Amino acid sequence: MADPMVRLTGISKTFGTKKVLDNVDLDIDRNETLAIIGPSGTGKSTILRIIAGLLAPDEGTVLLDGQSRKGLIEDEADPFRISLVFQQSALFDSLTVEENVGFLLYQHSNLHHDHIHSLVRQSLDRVGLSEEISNLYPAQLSGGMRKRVSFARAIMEDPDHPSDNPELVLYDEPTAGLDPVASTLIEDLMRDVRSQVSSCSTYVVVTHQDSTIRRTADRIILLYQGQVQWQGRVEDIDQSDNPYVRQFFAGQIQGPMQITD
Ligand SMILES: Nc1ncnc2c1ncn2[C@@H]1O[C@H](COP(=O)(O)OP(=O)(O)OP(=O)(O)O)[C@@H](O)[C@H]1O
Repeated sequence: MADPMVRLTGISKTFGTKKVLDNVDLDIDRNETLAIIGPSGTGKSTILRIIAGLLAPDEGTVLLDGQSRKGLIEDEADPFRISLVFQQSALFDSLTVEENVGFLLYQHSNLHHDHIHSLVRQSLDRVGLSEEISNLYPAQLSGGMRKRVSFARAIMEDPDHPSDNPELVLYDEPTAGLDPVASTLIEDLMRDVRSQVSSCSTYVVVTHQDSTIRRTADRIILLYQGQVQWQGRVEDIDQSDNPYVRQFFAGQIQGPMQITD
């Protein structure tokens, strides 16, 4: 069998006196879509940052395509290519939509500006935004539009260097703070770009939103107190007797999870 794209083994991380991740094992296969769920403060974003190579675990190993990652992403000569879509859209306020979406190509490629411009237009089109917003600044857009612009940036590909394109996308609460219709749009996009952009076919999404969990993930892991308490498929959610799953999806205060953060 092929190696999983990502394999975390025995990952632990402590901040101060709080053990945020406690001996977590997790595999992500190529072309899989995984949701990481659980109450606030339970280590979901910490796992994403460890997968992204932005944070080192205290213990455990991170294997990417079977290769061990020794340090952080900045130390790697040929890093595994991961694209991040943050909860806050993380756009540069002083740059226009065009400059934000084309940022990496404008900075790091030798492509002619006209070519980058047409790639930006194609990317905006894929996320349902018209070229008319290219010259606007992030502050002039709604929250949902900003998220779509950050999507457009995440799915930009360099045609001259296909090997530089991302292999894994990490979405950190992509629908947080959006109304139900804007959330549906983003969820559809996550699915749609999978089929249109090969580099977006494997992703991990951290989310609290029921619709995002059910509409964007094949598989789910539920974290609590730094450990995986349940994993299963979306279609298993409503049949599960697992008390963590039942409490989470019913939004009950009573149950094994004490919400303290
Ligand atoms: N760099 C850091 N230094 C100190 N504590 C941290 C750091 N990063 C995270 N923590 C703490 O670790 C715990 C887990 O944080 P994390 O962001 O991973 O949780 P989460 O499950 O993603 O939460 P949420 O759903 O609220 O975003 C929290 O108590 C947080 O305060």
